[in-house]
Amino acid sequence: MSQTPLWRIALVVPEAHAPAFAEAVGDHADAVSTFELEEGGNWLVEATLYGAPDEARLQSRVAVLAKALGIDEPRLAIENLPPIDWVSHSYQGFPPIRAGRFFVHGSHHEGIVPAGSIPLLVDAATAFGTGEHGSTNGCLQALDRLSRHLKLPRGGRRGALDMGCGSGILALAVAKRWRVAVTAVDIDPEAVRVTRINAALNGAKTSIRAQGGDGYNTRIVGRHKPYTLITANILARPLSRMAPQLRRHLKKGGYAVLAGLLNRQERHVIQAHRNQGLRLVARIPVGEWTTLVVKR
Ligand SMILES: C[S@@+](CC[C@H](N)C(=O)[O-])C[C@H]1O[C@@H](n2cnc3c(N)ncnc32)[C@H](O)[C@@H]1O
Repeated sequence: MSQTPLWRIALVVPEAHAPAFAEAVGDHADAVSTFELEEGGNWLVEATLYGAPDEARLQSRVAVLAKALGIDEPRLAIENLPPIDWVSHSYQGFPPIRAGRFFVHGSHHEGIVPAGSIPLLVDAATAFGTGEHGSTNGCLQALDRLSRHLKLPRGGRRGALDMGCGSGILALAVAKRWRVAVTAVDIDPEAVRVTRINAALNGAKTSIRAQGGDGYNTRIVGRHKPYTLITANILARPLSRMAPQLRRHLKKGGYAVLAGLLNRQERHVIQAHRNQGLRLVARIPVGEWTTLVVKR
């Protein structure tokens, strides 16, 4: 059995200090994310890395930073995550991808789906979205985390909207994780076609309603607003431009998962959403891409 020696590092700090600790811990990890735990209160800084961390150096880095900021040293949790038996997964073509509890695989995958995971069968074909891209991966991680506390209304289509659905991967993730109906929209008719195929492949034909259209002007989008959850993996500029419309389509207390922006573009996108009264509650960088979660 081949083992994936994946480690998790976590610590809880006040909101104002989360970026500094994320940077410090990130220097010792392969990926780092920050999540709001309480409104205006503590944030979780969570990092993962392959191979055991140098605990002494990490501890000392955190201690030095806490001292410099004049706060108590946060408790550092370091754990080795359960190994995955990848050998038992036979696959060709693009390998299965894990993002949070989601396990994304193509129809060529004949191996085992890991216990406890949520399988998403995606044959992307001619539309974007197999889960391997940092932006999609970050969105899936965000959805997994949101699903721990966010309830979506059952019945009707007011629960969730996937703007720029591509292969339909995010709509599928929401439909399967929450068991709700999802409205999915894409400006590209080919993406709409692929989303419908993927919905059928996953037994979600009746839960996902895919339609062609340009952003929030699409008729079906307006018909079912406001939404409790909106996913939009588009690009930094359209995201910023659409921020006022996003706000109008998002229910009070609802969340939006935004992606398609490079790390260096995040400040601009955050500001565009802050201007609409939408609060940043998580940021998940994956490689050069960042996923943001905002709350109305
Ligand atoms: C980066 S892909 C994301 C696909 C998938 N949601 C994912 O997360 O992997 C962006 C998608 O947004 C679509 N798109 C771009 N501008 C749009 C607009 N104004 N309205 C609707 N869809 C749009 C593109 O056609 C493309 O399929």
